[in-house]
Amino acid sequence: MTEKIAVLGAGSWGSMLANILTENGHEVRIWSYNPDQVQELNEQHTNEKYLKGFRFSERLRADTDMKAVVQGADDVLLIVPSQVTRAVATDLNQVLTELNSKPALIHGSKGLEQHTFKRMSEVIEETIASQYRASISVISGPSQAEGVARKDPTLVTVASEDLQAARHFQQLFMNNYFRVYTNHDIIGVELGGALKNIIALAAGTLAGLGYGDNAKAALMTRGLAEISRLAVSYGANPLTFLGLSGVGDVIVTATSQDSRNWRAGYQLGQGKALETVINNMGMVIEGIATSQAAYEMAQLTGVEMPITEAIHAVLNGEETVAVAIQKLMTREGRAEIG
Ligand SMILES: NC(=O)C1=CN([C@@H]2O[C@H](COP(=O)(O)OP(=O)(O)OC[C@H]3O[C@@H](n4cnc5c(N)ncnc54)[C@H](O)[C@@H]3O)[C@@H](O)[C@H]2O)C=CC1
Ligand SMILES: O=C(CO)COP(=O)(O)O
Repeated sequence: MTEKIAVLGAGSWGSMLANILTENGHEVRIWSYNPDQVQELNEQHTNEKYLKGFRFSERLRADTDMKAVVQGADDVLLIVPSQVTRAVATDLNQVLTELNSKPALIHGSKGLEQHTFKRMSEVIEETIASQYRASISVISGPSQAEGVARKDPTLVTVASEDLQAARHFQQLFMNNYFRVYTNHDIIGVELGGALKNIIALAAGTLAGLGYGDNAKAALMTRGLAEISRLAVSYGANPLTFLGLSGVGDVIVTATSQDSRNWRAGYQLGQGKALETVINNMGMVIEGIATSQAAYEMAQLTGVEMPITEAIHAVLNGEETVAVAIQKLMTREGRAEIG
């Protein structure tokens, strides 16, 4: 069945997901606050700053007017950087109030709100009045936008407390290059997607320093151990971390040169200053804010997160990368499991 879908956010992932939904036969409108980007998408069918060289479906229409985009939509996908999700959801709440409409909601952002440590579904739930929303779903998993643009076979998961909602979105997104699973564990899926960005930053840093495959494997394995430990303390199912939004997303972002987090880490490893790295990227590096949130969550809960602490110290200029690695390597010996 053809649905009307509003996508809020036209960065690399928002525009890529909007294109998938359009190719799947849905009527998709995408919102961006940037008029130049809207014009480029509508006239050239490109989004060069965010997805170099990719040509979008001519059926995908963009607009700067959120109300026009959301009007008549059966579904709304929010997909902006995590630290602005609350602001965009606040505008959406206003629009839904004016339209008196209750579309199905899903988001695809991978981060935690700073200071509150809230997951994005919690931020959206808090922001949209209850009469304008039912359950909130999340789409997550190992899915670099650039890989989807090349039609690499890509597998993701949609999580929701409401499995019917998850199945609804599974059907909307599925096609022969984009396969979608469902998962009931929204806490684990959202925390997996957010916290793996810390491991991706660290993996890029090791590569930038010239370290090799042993270091990469060590970091990915022990990184997964600590992010799942924190997530389980917040109610996640540990098995989720063996799945697409756990080990799957750690593999892609900690090894892919398409990953913004990996690329940021790589430049840090090569000795560039954090500010320079952020300015050069021009796209969101979620791991920076999320490592701060995870560091504070670990302090609060007493969960041991040595890699997160190390990344936090490096990003805050408290330690050099070399000192942080030495500290990690010379920690007291301990049992691997338990
Ligand atoms: N790029 C990718 O391959 C993937 C990204 N994600 C996640 O998707 C989320 C969005 O990421 P990207 O699309 O990559 O980001 P991006 O950096 O490519 O684009 C972000 C978009 O948000 C817009 N934006 C920024 N501040 C805004 C504000 N205050 N109000 C409204 N719009 C604003 C920008 O104009 C831009 O269009 C992130 O949480 C990311 O972790 C998830 C999977 C894959
Ligand atoms: O989450 C992603 C792929 O699954 C995208 O990661 P980056 O934001 O590091 O590019």
